[in-house]
Amino acid sequence: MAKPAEAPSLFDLSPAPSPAPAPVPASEGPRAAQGRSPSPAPDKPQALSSAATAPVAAASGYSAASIEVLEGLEPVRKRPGMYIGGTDERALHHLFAEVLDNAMDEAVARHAKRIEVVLDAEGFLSVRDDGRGIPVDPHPKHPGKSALEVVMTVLHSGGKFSGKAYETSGGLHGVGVSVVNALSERLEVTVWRDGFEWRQSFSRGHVLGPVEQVGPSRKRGTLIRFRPDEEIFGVGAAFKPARLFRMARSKAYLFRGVEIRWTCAAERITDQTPTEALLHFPGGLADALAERIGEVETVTPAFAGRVERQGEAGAVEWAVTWTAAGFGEADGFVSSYCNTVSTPDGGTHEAGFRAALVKGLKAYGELTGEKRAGLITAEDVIANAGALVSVFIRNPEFQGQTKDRLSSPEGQRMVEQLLRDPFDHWLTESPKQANALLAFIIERAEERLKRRKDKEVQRAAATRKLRLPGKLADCTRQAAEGTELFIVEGDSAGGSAKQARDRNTQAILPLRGKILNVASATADKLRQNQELSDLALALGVQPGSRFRIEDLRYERIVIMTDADVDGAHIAALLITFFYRSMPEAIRQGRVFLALPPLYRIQAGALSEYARDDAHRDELLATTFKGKKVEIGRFKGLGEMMAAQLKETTMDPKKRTLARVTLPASEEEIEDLVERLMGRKAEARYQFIQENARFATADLDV
Ligand SMILES: Nc1ncnc2c1ncn2[C@@H]1O[C@H](COP(=O)(O)OP(=O)(O)OP(=O)(O)O)[C@@H](O)[C@H]1O
Ligand SMILES: [Mg+2]
Ligand SMILES: [Mg+2]
Repeated sequence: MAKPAEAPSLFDLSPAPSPAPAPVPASEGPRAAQGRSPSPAPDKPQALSSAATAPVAAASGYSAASIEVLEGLEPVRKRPGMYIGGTDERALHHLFAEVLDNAMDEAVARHAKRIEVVLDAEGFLSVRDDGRGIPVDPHPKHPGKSALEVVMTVLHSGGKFSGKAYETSGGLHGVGVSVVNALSERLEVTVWRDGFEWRQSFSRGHVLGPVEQVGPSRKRGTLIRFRPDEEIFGVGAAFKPARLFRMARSKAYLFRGVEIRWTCAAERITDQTPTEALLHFPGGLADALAERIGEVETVTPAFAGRVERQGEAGAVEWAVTWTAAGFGEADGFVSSYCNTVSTPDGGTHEAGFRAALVKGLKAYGELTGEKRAGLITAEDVIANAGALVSVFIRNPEFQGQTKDRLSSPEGQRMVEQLLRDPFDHWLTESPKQANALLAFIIERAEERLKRRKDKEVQRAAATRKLRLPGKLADCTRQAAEGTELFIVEGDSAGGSAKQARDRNTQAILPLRGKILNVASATADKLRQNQELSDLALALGVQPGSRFRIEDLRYERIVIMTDADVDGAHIAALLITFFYRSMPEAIRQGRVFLALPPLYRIQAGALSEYARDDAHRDELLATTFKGKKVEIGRFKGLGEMMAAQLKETTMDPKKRTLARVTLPASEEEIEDLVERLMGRKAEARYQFIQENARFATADLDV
């Protein structure tokens, strides 16, 4: 016996609240309901909003009046992202999750057994359970409103805060269904309880009328029927049957005690989704895993089970197996849930699960004398696992209203604890499968270590390529062909050389300080020498056994030092360095000595440069014979003007380079090193002079 709209509502029947405000007639619609929101009580703050503050406010336009307090469900419509993570398809489907979660909470609390989900042709989604029904009696703190209306229109209202009405619920904020209400163009609630059927309707969060007693009924439960608001989700936004079906099915797997009936209007379906299905899985997660992995060949049969905590509410259920073949596009997956709420970003329960598996496997390795089990990390255990983990705990803490991640510390503790014994038993009970699993995981660990090593080598190579020493003035040409690196002694010479060079093909690396006496240095010392390691960096090579000639970033390496004893010493050290750490570069004729002049001889407009004393004498006896000459001696490269340096030493068209070559025999090489590194600098200088001269005659570049 249905009552007409203006029939007495619950409040007229109830003796409790007096005087109850007159119920708003349904016909007045949402505006009327909005108008009912109480205006702020004028008390103390009034004194502040006087003339004193007015000028300031006028100047900035930002005053107390700018601070808004959003009433009722307004904040949800203004900032849906805060409550459902956005307004996209995922957010849209989150509305279903909220409503389904509430029905599941009734089921998990053992008050409901059956949930019906219906998507109809008009796009309305209905979720009905046979639980206790949302209370419809007047709410003690909200005179004139039923608990139902409070639950639907007031944020942070709910029966799951104290743990009295629900033990381990997915709901905990008292926000979920009110948010759905706020974001629905229309939402209708039907409640069956206390021998009656009750109904109340809403639009965009506003009541369309008071809760009505529709008529007597012996049924129990709650039905929420709603259609998301296109103003929020965009025109044409609609539920996707496949997605709803998947969500409903995974819920059914999570709680064996529930049966979910699925119905979808055929015209809404565009794929394989069934129009009707009965979702009931007494096998729980073990069944879910079996379905998810399909035909994939696994290392062991699944390790699955369910354990309840003793003494207090709490349980964990899991199913896990491993494969080398990968599950679909991923190597592995972990899907976790808390109180049947999916936690795609994991959280403490997943951490506890991983920890339990690692510890169990390591302990088993110890037990069986498999030392390599020590290498195992959580990553090795989980990377190729297909795992489902579901926990039930009191007062869970999640990150945000969409509950993507569980943050209760208890999650980790409980899962780790409850899983320990079952996993130990599972391993020791069947050594064959335990050994197979351990071997498989150790293999993963070893692969990981190898990958890391390879990566380190790669990274080192990459840095060498990318990170050139700061003091290198590189040439612009990228390819080695036609390029030269001038190794210059000191910063001032480096400065002149930088000005004198052809930027396109000539790079300058100034070396500061004394380089090591490399003939006697150990390999380690060599590596530690900053100047030499910069040199290797600039060249793009690794000195020693890892040297590869094709890494050389330049076609020619030119040692350019002052034409004096110190310069000769440094040149000798460098040649020795090349000889010892990259002889192939010398063997292939890639190392040269620049031959800067020592003198400038001038007679009127005529001027020439002389490399050394002999050359000077020769020029004096020929070109400048009988002329009144002026002879200048260069103290170092840094003293030369850039143009002079270019002309005499660096310009490929005019300069002369001496190629450094290796003597033919081993003894001669030893002798060469001996002489290069000999104590007497003068002898070394002479050696270089001689050899340079020899090379010059031999080779013009
Ligand atoms: N299907 C239902 N059966 C019984 N009571 C319900 C049902 N749906 C909602 N409720 C009641 O309404 C309250 C508010 O629901 P709502 O979804 O807004 O918040 P919540 O579930 O408590 O927390 P959360 O914001 O985390 O979902 C619930 O706490 C519960 O008391
Ligand atoms: Mg909820
Ligand atoms: Mg609420």
